Order: sequence, then C-alpha cells, then structure tokens
Amino acid sequence: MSTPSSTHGRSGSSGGPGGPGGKRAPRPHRRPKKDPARIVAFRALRAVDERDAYANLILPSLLREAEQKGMDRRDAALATELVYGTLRLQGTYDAVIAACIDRPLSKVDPPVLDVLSLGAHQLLTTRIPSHAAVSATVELARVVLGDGKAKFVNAVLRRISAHDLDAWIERVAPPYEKDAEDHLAVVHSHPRWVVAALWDSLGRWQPEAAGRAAVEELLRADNGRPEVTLIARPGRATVEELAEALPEAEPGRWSPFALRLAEGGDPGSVAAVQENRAGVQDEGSQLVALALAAAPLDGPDRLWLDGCAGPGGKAALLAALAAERGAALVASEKQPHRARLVARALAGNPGPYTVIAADGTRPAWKSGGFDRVLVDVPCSGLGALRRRPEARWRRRPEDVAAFGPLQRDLLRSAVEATRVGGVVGYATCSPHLAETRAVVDDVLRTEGGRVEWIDARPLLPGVPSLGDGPDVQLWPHLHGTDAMYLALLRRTA
Ligand SMILES: C[S@@+](CC[C@H](N)C(=O)[O-])C[C@H]1O[C@@H](n2cnc3c(N)ncnc32)[C@H](O)[C@@H]1O
Repeated sequence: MSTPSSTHGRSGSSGGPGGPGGKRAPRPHRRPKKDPARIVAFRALRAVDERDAYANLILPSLLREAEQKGMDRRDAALATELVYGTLRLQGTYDAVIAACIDRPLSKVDPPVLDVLSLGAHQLLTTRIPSHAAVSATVELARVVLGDGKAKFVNAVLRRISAHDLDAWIERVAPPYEKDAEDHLAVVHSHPRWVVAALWDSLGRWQPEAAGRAAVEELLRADNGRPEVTLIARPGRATVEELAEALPEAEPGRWSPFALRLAEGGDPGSVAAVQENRAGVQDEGSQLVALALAAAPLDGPDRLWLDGCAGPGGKAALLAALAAERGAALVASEKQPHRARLVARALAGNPGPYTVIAADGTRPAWKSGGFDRVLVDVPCSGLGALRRRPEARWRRRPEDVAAFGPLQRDLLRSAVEATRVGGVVGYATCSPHLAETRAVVDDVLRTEGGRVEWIDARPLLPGVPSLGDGPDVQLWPHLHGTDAMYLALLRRTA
C-alpha cells in the first residue's frame, strides 16, 4: 500500500502501457462520447501535474475556452468540483487505487492515474451513481487514453466501486494506534510531513485543544471548499453596499469590512468590485492589515510600508486605511510583474501611495523612515491549502527550510525601515513553526534590544482562541480563515 506522501508527483511517465499487458482492444463499436466537464477536468489535472500549473489559474482559462464552445454552467460547475475534489483527496484516492492494482503507482502512466483519480472521486465522494461514474469515466478514458487503457480503467473502477469511502479507509489506512500521522495522512489526504508540521503548530498554539479530534478538524477544514469573502475597502465602499448587490451574502465573522458569500454569488458582478473599491480577500488577511493599522503608536503616523506587497490584497486595504488618516503607503514588491498587480489593486485609492519594484532585503528607502511596516513574507503556503489543494503535494520539507534565511532578512529589513516607536508586522500564510515564531525569535535575538513584542491579540477584537500571545495564529477550523500568522513588534531603539 502506498501512503499519500509516497505517491505524489505523477508527471514522470513510466512509458509503460496503462492497460494490462498492452493487449489490443477490440475495435470499438461506436465512437466514444465526449463529455466536456470530464475532459476539462482531465486537462486541468494534467496541467497541474505536468506543468506545475495552479488549479485556480488553469481551470478558469480551460472553462472559458470550453464555454466558448458551448459548455453550459452545470458542466462548468461539475468540472470545477471534479478538479478541486480530486486534487484535495488525491492522497486518499492514491492509496485506494494502489490497493486495486498489482503494480506500484509509479509504474502507472500519469494520465491513466489522473483518469482513475477522477473516477475514484466520483465513486467515493460525489453523489453521482456508481454505474454513471464508471461509465462516464470509461468514456473519458476512451477519448483521452484510447480503448486499451480504457479497459484497464474500467477494471480498476469496478474494484473501487465495491466499497464506499469509509470501508476503503478501513482497508488502506494504517491503524491510528500504530502510526497516528500515517493514518491521518491517508484518511485526510495530506502528506505525512504536513500532518506532523500542522500538528506541532496546533500543539504550540492550542495546547488544550490539539488532540486527535482537533487535528482531524483542521485537516478536514483544509479539504473543505473555502467560501469567497469580500472586503469593502474602508472609505471606498461599505459592507451594506456590497450586501445590496449580493443579498444572500453574510457579514464577516471578525472583520467589520468583510462579507461572506457562503451561498455563492459572483463577486465580478458587483460594481464596487469592478471599480476596485472592494475586492476578494480572506478574512485572515483582512485581520492582519487591520491589526497592523490598529497598533498603538506614539508620535506621527504618516508613512507606511508594505515590503512584500504582491499581488496587493493587503496593500489595498492598508492604503485605504492610511488614506482615512492622512497617511501614505509605499507598496514594494520584488517581482516587477507582481508589482504591476499591486498597482492595479491600488488604482483609485483616495490617498497618496507609491508602488515600487524593489528587493525588500536591499531597501530602496532610508532607514527608520516608516511609522508602520508590514512584511507578509514568501512562505510554504501551508496555511492556504483550502485554496491551493495541489500545493500540499508539491511542497517539500526542504522548501520550508529554504525560505528561512529570506524570511529573517525581510523581517530584519522591516525593523531597519521602521522609526523608533514605530510598528513592524511580520505575517505568513503558513502555520509552520519554522516560518512563524522561530523566525521572529531569531530576529529578536539578533536585533539586540532594538525591538519588543506588541500583544497582537487585543488588536483582533472578538476573535477567540488566539492562545497565549503575544503573536497570533489563525486556523481554518477555528476561525474559518486561512492559517495566517501575525507577529507585531515595536522598534525601541
Ligand atoms: C505572501 S506574498 C505577499 C502577499 C501580499 N501581501 C498580499 O496580501 O497580496 C509574498 C510576496 O513577496 C514577494 N517577495 C519575494 N521575495 C521578496 C523580496 N526579497 N523583496 C520583496 N518582495 C519579495 C513575492 O514575490 C510575493 O509577491
């Protein structure tokens, strides 16, 4: 049996046939039926696998193309569900498929494996009746793989359809008592090292609530469909205005500027979004910017810096907040193409702002010039697995270590950029301890008394379960947000 952590990465073709022994299939009696939803889903999975595409970028473009050829909304919704559902539960499905074939998964052609995963998802997780799931997936296999491999797909799917998901998990997951992390990795479709890292972090922040039930809730939340949340940028739009356009939407849980599209709805149809006065932004990201802006400050509050601004979500909120109190924002981003996205996100901001493309570790600004500085550093993204389901299979533990020096450099530069008495915010969308508290502790040690902690918890009013502070870690299962981390520091000397 293969565990999820051993079966990711399908792009390397084995070159071998997917069908048993590469036997010639009998001539088809009829042409295979083309099913646009499943073909789009298959093409998206191939792009994610082969070209490291991001599902949230590739799928919309494939859907647009298919819609131009007449695909209807129902099929588009099905394709979306198939892609995200399959990517989220790929680890579990791999373990099931491995139990149904007589060779290691690495010996199965990656396109065949993608079709099998799509079939497993329909059989084990959707409400599509088994016979329809099998026949539609075999038709897909005939179209995209050929008749020989379709026979193999048919045989494997029939084996999968013999049990439901719970029964399969009983069969393929190692017992919890024997190896808790391996068990959870298979049941909840996360690589084992990610289970371990999330569990460690949960134990650090929520020691009272970090047992098996809590970590399972977290892993389950990672596999959930995130709701779309809007931000009404303060001074530019109001939640009421957004709610009028989206009457089904609900107010945010924690941010007074948030509106949640729990029942769906099209943000693109809202005038305030079209006019950049509002945007899509997870509440966790909203809270980070709001807390930095709310931190108490002695003296002037005129100039703010976002040192890692691309694509510009937090910068747009910071710029709106700065404008309300007559302050200006400098939004800096290393990658020029991402700096252009920041410029787009800030367009129309009522107060002064500048967007620059600059390396935050080699500042293009003078030391001690800013009253408030945010560095939302590049990270593993393990806090946003709901949105980027493929990220968990792509990331490696070494990536986390590789980000460490840059994260420390960016935080040190942020401290350097802040005036004495000013506030520094260090944020990541990863809860991995090596990217959060360990970075801040190291910088506090080397900065030799130039900075001190600010308790961030009171700056997130009404948000429960924030632990002992002074920094805060948000969680999908507790707060319904991405797992954003925020540390606030004051420059003291
Ligand atoms: C987590 S993202 C920031 C997200 C952004 N704050 C937002 O809310 O839209 C981190 C950004 O840092 C940028 N980055 C990476 N290295 C950098 C550096 N040395 N200096 C400045 N920005 C950098 C990345 O290109 C990426 O756009």
